[in-house]
Amino acid sequence: MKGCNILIPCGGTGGHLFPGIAVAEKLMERGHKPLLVLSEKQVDREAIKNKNNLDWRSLPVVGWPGFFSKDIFSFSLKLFQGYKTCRCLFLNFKPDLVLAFGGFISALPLFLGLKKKIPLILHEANATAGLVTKLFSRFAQYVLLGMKECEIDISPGKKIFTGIPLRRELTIRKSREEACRSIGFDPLLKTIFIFGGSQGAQGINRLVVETLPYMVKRKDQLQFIHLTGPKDYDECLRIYNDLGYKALVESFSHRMAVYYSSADLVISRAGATTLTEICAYGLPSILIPYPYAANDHQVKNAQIFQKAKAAFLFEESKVSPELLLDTLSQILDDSQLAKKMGTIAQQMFKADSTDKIVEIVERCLSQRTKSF
Ligand SMILES: CC(=O)N[C@H]1[C@@H](OP(=O)(O)OP(=O)(O)OC[C@H]2O[C@@H](n3ccc(=O)[nH]c3=O)[C@H](O)[C@@H]2O)O[C@H](CO)[C@@H](O)[C@@H]1O
Repeated sequence: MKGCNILIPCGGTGGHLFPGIAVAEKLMERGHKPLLVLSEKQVDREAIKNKNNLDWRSLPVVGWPGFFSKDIFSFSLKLFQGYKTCRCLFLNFKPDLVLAFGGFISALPLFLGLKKKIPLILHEANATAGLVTKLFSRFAQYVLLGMKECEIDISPGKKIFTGIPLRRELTIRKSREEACRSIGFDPLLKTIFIFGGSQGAQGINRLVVETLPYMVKRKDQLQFIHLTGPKDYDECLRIYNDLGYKALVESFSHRMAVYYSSADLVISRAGATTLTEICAYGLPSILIPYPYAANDHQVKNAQIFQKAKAAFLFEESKVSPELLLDTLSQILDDSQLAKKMGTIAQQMFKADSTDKIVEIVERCLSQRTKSF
């Protein structure tokens, strides 16, 4: 089964995009023609920037603003424009299958795929199914789960736990020492890696910079990698510099592999793809879920890690600089604890996720061919 056209809506946020890219690259290797569907957001441009091998189109749609929002008019207009763009895309590309990674960008391609009676496969990354997964799951051939704890009301034969694909760049490892040296860090110091998902997290940035003054006594033992997102970059950089910390501060980075390899501890949100990467690198973590995520799905993602004892979980509204300092000192000062947390995380990693998804896509395509 080769040479099939596979439409992959996966835009809107890094947590959908990077797994979509990983599967698209594998499908290309297998002789298929994947086409990614992205949103017009800056994060999509950033993520696809170095991927000249991949074909993509964007749709001018935005997320659902809620019935009483002032943005409902512009939402409807964009939905209409998006529908026209997506119809052209179907006419030109003629997909044999739609593999959707969720989020608002997936809705129109799935709707048109359903209308054209082509097979649909959904991938749900989170512990709680999102709106698009709930809406389209009963029409899909398969619903692939990033986390086996995800409860979704469809026939058991349709749902398959595949885990979340890790993008290729992150499968290329360096030793901790080599990674530290490559970014000018000292391998003998502890590295704290802080980021808030693909778009940064102001809540985490604020908490960390409020904690820094309490840590100055340990300044000579620590080094920081902090990916701030666009809004807080200048302020965060200034505070690290003013307090004299060794820190690498960036708004967004494509060097995640080297940063994970250098890290002794991660402080982050609890997006599903971030969690997969923490597992792949076997790292202990402190998770501070995004408090406004739909259906609180980040809290549910993080609870799986907390329950397994792979991570500490704090609600953003309840965590103080003192508590953060206390917890990170506990992890950094107790190498047994850090190692145990990292090992548990590593055991939760599903390394064959990309292959498994490609296998299911091909199975679905061959079933379709046979039924014609
Ligand atoms: C607010 C919200 O609803 N966020 C959702 C979104 O998060 P988000 O897009 O933040 O997704 P994740 O946290 O899961 O993944 C972030 C991705 O961005 C990458 N990265 C990050 C920073 C950087 O500078 N460079 C970089 O490459 C990370 O390596 C990772 O691959 O999608 C996830 C997957 O459905 C969900 O679980 C999250 O809840």
